[in-house]
Amino acid sequence: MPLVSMRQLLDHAAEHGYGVPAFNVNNMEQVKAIMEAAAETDSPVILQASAGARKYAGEPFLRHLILAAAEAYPQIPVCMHQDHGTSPAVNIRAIQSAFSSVMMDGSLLEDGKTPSDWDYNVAVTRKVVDLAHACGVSVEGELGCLGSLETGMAGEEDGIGAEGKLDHSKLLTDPDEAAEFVKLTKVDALAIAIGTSHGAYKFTRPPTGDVLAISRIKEIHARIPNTHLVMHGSSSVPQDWLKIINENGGDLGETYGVPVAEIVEGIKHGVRKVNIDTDLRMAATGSIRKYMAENPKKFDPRDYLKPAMAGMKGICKARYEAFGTAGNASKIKPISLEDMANRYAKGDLDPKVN
Ligand SMILES: O=C(COP(=O)(O)O)[C@@H](O)[C@H](O)[C@H](O)COP(=O)(O)O
Repeated sequence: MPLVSMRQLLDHAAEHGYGVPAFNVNNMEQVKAIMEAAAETDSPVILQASAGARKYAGEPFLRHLILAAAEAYPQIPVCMHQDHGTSPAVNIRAIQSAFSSVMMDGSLLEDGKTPSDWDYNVAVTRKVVDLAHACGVSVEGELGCLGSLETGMAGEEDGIGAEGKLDHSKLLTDPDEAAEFVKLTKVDALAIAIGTSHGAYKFTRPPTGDVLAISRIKEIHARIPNTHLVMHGSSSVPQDWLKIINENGGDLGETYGVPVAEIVEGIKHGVRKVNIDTDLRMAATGSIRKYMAENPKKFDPRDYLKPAMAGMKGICKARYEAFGTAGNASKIKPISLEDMANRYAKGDLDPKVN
């Protein structure tokens, strides 16, 4: 099957009331684990590559790994998505190298750290939308900065994210601004800030509504009903994997993620794409630490990467099932990017704004 656009996958998800996890990929083991889980659950797939992944693996390896996934699992629709493109140039290069979906993260300046202003975000996002839609490629934008409502600290990570303390107006996406932003940019999907952040240290206690604003999703969805909402920083930080890591020489301390039940609540109110990276990192690390501790004489990487793949696959299957993604791959007939470009040109995919 050819690569499909994110817009096609998320329109199908919206029509049938489910969400699609978007897993970050950097290497063959992650790609295989995700694809095996998708094949076993009949789930459509979004594989996304971050700036960090580009630095680690390089664009040709990422592209060929994702193309290999599409070739090896021809029954599964696969979207190849650029995660957090920090400039139009990054996204244009991604389109040139066959990505079927891109993210223009204009909430930050090109350094990926400094919060931008409204005019900058609208201008760069609109520029990418015009170019991408002409190629049938979908675009995710971002409004608001990821960060903790508990501490006010921005979601600084090694890859991408603002730094320092931000006020609540930056850490929570405003529904009126979301409507205006979508009207001006025509993005297909919008990443919103509701108190989540990248990485393993999201919450110091199981989150409640004051630090994880799921209610905000409902307000935003009411204003932009056919723009797909995206939850970044949506790993659940599984407590069983945390325990395995800490029991086998790790030291992650006490920390909590976004409960799967809260994501499912978000899916009921317009969340269609759910970004997950940390959970797979934790499953891989826990599996490898445990294997190494129990098998001190082993040295073939295939021996410890096999349990790592099994651990990651377990997380992927659980998310495909919980988000309702399972059972939908076989119902999706791919629409070519050329056809998508024609639909954009005719205005068939324009956003509705209330
Ligand atoms: O939201 C994301 C992951 O959330 P998570 O940490 O799994 O809760 C992704 O969009 C991040 O962009 C990704 O994890 C960043 O990865 P690197 O830049 O470190 O590769």
